[in-house]
Amino acid sequence: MSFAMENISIPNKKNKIPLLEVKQLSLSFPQYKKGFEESYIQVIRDFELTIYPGEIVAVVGSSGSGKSLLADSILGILPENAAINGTLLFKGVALTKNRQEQLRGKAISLIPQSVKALDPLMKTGRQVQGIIRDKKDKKRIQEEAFLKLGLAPGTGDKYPHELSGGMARRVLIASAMVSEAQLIIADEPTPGLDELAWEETLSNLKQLSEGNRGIMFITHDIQAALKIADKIAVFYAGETLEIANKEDFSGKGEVLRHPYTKALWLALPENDFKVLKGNQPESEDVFPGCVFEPRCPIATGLCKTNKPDSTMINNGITRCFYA
Ligand SMILES: Nc1ncnc2c1ncn2[C@@H]1O[C@H](COP(=O)(O)OP(=O)(O)OP(=O)(O)O)[C@@H](O)[C@H]1O
Ligand code: NI
Repeated sequence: MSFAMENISIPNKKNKIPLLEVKQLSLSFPQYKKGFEESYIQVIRDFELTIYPGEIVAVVGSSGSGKSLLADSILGILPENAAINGTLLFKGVALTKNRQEQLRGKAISLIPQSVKALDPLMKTGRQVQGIIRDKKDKKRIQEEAFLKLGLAPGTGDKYPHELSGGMARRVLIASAMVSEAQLIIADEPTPGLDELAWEETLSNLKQLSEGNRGIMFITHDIQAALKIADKIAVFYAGETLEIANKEDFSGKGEVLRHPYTKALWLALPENDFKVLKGNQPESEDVFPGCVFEPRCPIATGLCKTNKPDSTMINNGITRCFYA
């Protein structure tokens, strides 16, 4: 374990207390092999992230990189057998199990990956009203939120199965909008949407960040991240390889700090469409060196044997010996 990250956070909002700070978060699961010998598979390693009020921070990573488990770690809804290490702070105060329980669904709210999270037996309007604290104005607040999100009047009188997938997703976003949440974690809110629905969902998320809310936007879609996020954390095999500012993604990616981030950027259709060969390692694979070394165009012997610490360069963070 290294402590290099301890005092590093991107100082762009100097005088504000961060909403969320994640420091050196590691997560593993016990795995039983033949002969009852216990071992662990590590799914998140030394993860760090800071979110300030009013900020949208995207966590971008491919399938299986550990994004949903990261969300579950913050919410305190990990499976029983998960072993978690590191520091989680909400508004500067430790997020203990008790505090997570108190804040979950209130100050910290999740927009779940699946619209199945809606109650199939309750009209959508009532579901959203159930979240509103104000006793008198529930109906008005719910209707205003639906209107703001482009849901036609009367949508609140429908059951989830009467709505399209896109509408159901907007109901989930409305739930976050009417809540007292200060931090919203949106887990893959744009999967399989057509262009129009994709644009709409992103602008809805942007609306959510108004009023000084912080948003953690979990996605595998770097284009979606670039459209609305202020900062982008690039997640790979359970590690943050880079935290970059939106502006760093330009040109041929000269300002980007990590070869993987550059590869993601250059793979976009508007750039070179250059696809990076190979796959992300499985969580069972143990690496003494950099997790990206097997696919890295600039790796050397050092990268095979040593793990690079996080370093801060140009107001961003990276984990590469050659940044
Ligand atoms: N309870 C568990 N026990 C052991 N391993 C697990 C457990 N839950 C998840 N994993 C493993 O942890 C890794 C990360 O899973 P996670 O669901 O967080 O990925 P993700 O980035 O959200 O993927 P996706 O984009 O597909 O939603 C995967 O390799 C998964 O197999
Ligand atoms: Ni996921």
